[in-house]
This record gives sequence, C-alpha cells and structure tokens, in this order.
Amino acid sequence: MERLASAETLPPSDTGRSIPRVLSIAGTDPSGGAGIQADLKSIAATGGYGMAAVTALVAQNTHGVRSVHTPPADFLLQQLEAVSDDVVIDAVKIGMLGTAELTQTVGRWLAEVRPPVVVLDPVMVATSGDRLLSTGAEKALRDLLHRVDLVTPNLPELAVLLQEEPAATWDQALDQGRRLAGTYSTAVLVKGGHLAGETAPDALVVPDGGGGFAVTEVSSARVATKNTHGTGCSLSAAMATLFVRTGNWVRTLTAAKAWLQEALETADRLDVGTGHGPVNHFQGVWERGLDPLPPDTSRTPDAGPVSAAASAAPAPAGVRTAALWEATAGLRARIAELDFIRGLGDGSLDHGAFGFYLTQDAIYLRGYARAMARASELAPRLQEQIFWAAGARNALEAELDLHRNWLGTAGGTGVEQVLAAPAGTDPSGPATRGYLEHLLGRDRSVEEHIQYARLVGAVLPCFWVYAEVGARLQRLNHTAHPYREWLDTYADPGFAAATEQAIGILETVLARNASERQAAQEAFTGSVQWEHDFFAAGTLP
Ligand SMILES: Nc1ncnc2c1ncn2[C@@H]1O[C@H](COP(=O)(O)OP(=O)(O)O)[C@@H](O)[C@H]1O
Ligand SMILES: Cc1ncc(COP(=O)(O)OP(=O)(O)O)c(N)n1
Repeated sequence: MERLASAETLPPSDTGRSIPRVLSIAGTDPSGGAGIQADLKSIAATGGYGMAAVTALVAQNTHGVRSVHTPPADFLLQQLEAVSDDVVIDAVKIGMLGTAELTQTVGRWLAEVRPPVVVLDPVMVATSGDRLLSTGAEKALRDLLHRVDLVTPNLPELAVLLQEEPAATWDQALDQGRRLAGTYSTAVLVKGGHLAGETAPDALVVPDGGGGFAVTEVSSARVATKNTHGTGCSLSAAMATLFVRTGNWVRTLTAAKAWLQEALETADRLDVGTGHGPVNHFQGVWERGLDPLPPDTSRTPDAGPVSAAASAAPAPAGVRTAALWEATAGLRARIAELDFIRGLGDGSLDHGAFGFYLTQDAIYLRGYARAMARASELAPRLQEQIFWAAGARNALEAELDLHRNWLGTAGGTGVEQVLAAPAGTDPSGPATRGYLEHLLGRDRSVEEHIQYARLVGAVLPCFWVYAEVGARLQRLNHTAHPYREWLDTYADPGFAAATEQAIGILETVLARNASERQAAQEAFTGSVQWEHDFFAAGTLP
C-alpha cells in the first residue's frame, strides 16, 4: 500500500537518508594520512557522513610511529555509546584497536547495538613496521570476526588471522581468503598491495551459504608512488560507506578501487611529509565534483537472482534488508503479473474496479495509520518515533486526498461516508480485513521491543512494494492516463525517501537479536502476501 510521507513531513536530518552515517572506530594519525583522519576523508569523499570514536592517540607521521597512548576501555565505551544513543548508525568501520581489552569492548558494544554493516580492517602493523596491535590482542581480534560483515586484511594480517605463514603468491592469498571466509562466515576482501608486480589485485570472497564461495577479482594497475600511507584505512572506510549505498559488495569494491586508484595517482601532488605520504582522497571531488559511484539503477544485493522489479525499487539499507527483500522476489513478481496491476499500468483497468480498490484502500489507510501510531508509541528512539508519527498523520491527510478526489468525482461512495460507517458496518472486503488484522493484531504476552520489531516488519511492505510498483508503472504514465494521479503518487521522490528511511529502521531492527529478527521477518513476509491479496481483490468478480 502506499504511503506517501512527503519529504517535508520528515525531520530535516532524515530527509537525506541516502547519505550514510558511518562511524569509524580507529586510532589517530596527526599527519592526516591514516587512521581516523583518513577514514573521515574517505567517508566524505565517497558520499557519507563520518563520525569517529578514538581507540588510540598515535604520535606518527609519514616516517613512522613515535608513541601510542590508549584510553581506558571504559572511556572508549563512553564514546561509542554517546554516538549510538543518539545517532542511527548505517555502517561501522573498525581500524586500529591496540589492545585486547579495547577489542573486547568494541565486540561487546557491537553485540549490543548491532549496526547493519560492519567492516573490519584488522590493523596490526603500519607500513613503517611499527606494531599497532599488541600480540596478546590477536585472539580477541579473531573473536571479533564473528561480528563483522567484511574483513579487509593485507597479506601479513590475513596470515596472522589464520595463524599461518603469509601467502607468497596471489593464488595462495585467495586460498587463505576462502579459508578465513569459511571459518568465520564473513566476506573477506583479500588485498594484494603487498605483492610485487604490475597490478594491485584485490578479491572479494563471499561465502555462498552452501559451503562454496563467490570470488570476484578487481585489479588495478600498480601506481608508481611511495605515497601509499593509509591506503588500507582509506579503502575499508570507502567500502563501508559505499556498501550502504549499493547493498552489493562487488559494486562497492569496483567503485572504491576506482576512487582509490585516482587518489593514488594524484597522491604526489599533495606534497605532505618526506616519508610515505598520504593519498589524495578528494581528487575526484575537487576536480570534477565526482561521486565515485556511477549512476546505476540495478541496486541488487549480492546473493540471489536479479529480478526486473528489484531494479526500480528503493535500495535495501544493508545485508539484512537485502536478504529479506530478495526472499520475497517471487511474491513480488506475482504482484507485477496481477491483472489489477497490469490494468493500472496500461490504463485498461475498469473504473468500477479502481473505485472498489480505492474504497478498500481508504479503509485500509485508517487502520494503517493506527499501526504506525502504535509503532511511534513503541519506538525506542526519538527519530523513529517522529518518523512513524509523521507517517500516521500523512496516511490520514495527504494520502487520503487521492481517494477523496477520485471517489468524490467518480460518483461512488465518498471517503468520509465510508470512514464514518460504524465499526463492523463499513464495506471492508476479506482482504482488507485480513490485512488489517495482520497489522493490528497484538500479542500482549510478548515484550514490547518484539512487538515493535513485528510492527516495523509489518508496515514496511506498504511502503516498499508500492514504491517498487510505482517506480515501474511510472514509465507507462502520460498526461491522458486515467490513473495518472495514482501513478504520480507512488513514483514520488518524497515517497521513495520515506521508504528508504523505513527500510533503514527495519535494517536496524533486524540486526538486534534473533527474536526481534524473526518477528520482523515473519511480519514482513506476511504483509507482502497481503499486498498481493489486496491488489488481487481489486479485480475479483
Ligand atoms: N601502488 C599501488 N597502486 C595501486 N593500488 C595499490 C598500491 N598499493 C596498494 N594498493 C591498493 O591499496 C589497497 C590497500 O592495499 P594493501 O597495501 O594491500 O593494504 P594495507 O594498506 O592495509 O597494507 C588495496 O586495494 C591495494 O590493491
Ligand atoms: C592509527 C593508524 N591506523 C592504521 C594505520 C595503518 O594504516 P594502513 O591503512 O594499513 O596504512 P599503511 O600506512 O600501513 O599503509 C596507521 N598507520 N595508523
């Protein structure tokens, strides 16, 4: 179902949902080439809003590390909580962790907050040879691998994580990458920067869930420069940011490598320091205002088939919503094939059938607004509370206008009359009643955070499926189209922005714990089925 939440009704900080909020957890580099300073530049250059929690103050420059000062673990936790208590985090990039205690602190915080995307650059030794991770912390770092979506080791780091000798060839490196990915069920970016040769090969190794791996190699020409300080930090921060924008690791790596290549090719222009200087993070932005991500409509997740419908829909917010969206691809394909949807698109839908649908939809919207008001009541964060409250208001005001206009002029029963009917006497059909029971049915025996997860999963398809249908059918729209107003409504950019925001909330909910995840997934799939049944009812005899 629809659900026009115009951009104006959203809090100003949320209207640009497409700007990923990325938290770097890393050490500092006062000369600006590596660590947190490099991460913040990478995040900004690849289209994100960067935040940072400091794990270590490192006195270093382009020649090497002079000393390291680590904060008490409790202070690191306070920094992390100060961010997560206030800001919705779309992705985390982890760099230097220094000690076992700090590593474990980050692990506990991740378990609590469950950010949707976590990229770990397992920093151990700087190019200068200085250690940035105590040897006693290596086990803690391995334990952290269970909590990350992507790990980006260079060859010596890959070997330490596996407790083996470093790979001497690219094939050996890929083999180690597969074993690391298999052991920890995480995607691995194997980096070949430390190998000699004319190319700098990288490869994504992603477990396919069936014991195999998808391996995708993305190589670039090796740049002849000594200014490579911070390349690993910069690449991993770019990967975290771009993945939020694409939902696809291969597209992310392709864009990140192209961006890093330009930063390396123009690194010598910066003239920073006399040792190994930094890369030029902003070359593309300064020269051409360039976004490293090429325009592309196929925002497909890595796993699963590419469905025609998915290409037009708002993007998943991370791996969890990507998987859930893909799991409903079959159902959504059936929606696209319905007579009602075909007729709506080509304008052949019978006016009476459209009037029946709108009447049912008006009844639905009244209940849908109640579901969003309930989500607002249960939301754990202020931003989510505001979002759902705005959505409820919008369903009752802006969205119903479409129904008022059409039903008022089509000679059918007016919206107000339909909605004024006493409870139990409104002309709701079985699909409308069933869908509303699914949305509003409450199991008071489960805890409120699980009720909230269920509601978020249940209300999202009404945004996402409509945004998908609207974007696809808009291609058939024209000035004389009988259902032009409907098509415009669901292809509206404000609606797409609100949909992406709702997807972001679901991504966060799915990352919390198994009970919340299961409640949200089941409710989501159930609502996609009801979307199908509701549309199908529009053309039933
Ligand atoms: N001289 C170079 N030319 C092109 N790409 C490079 C060069 N050196 C490193 N890279 C790339 O920079 C990234 C970081 O690589 P690497 O040096 O292996 O890791 P780290 O910086 O963590 O030690 C990789 O994508 C690698 O391919
Ligand atoms: C604070 C801090 N973190 C990480 C590094 C190492 O950076 P990396 O990206 O691996 O780059 P190199 O300089 O080792 O190529 C660092 N130096 N400082």
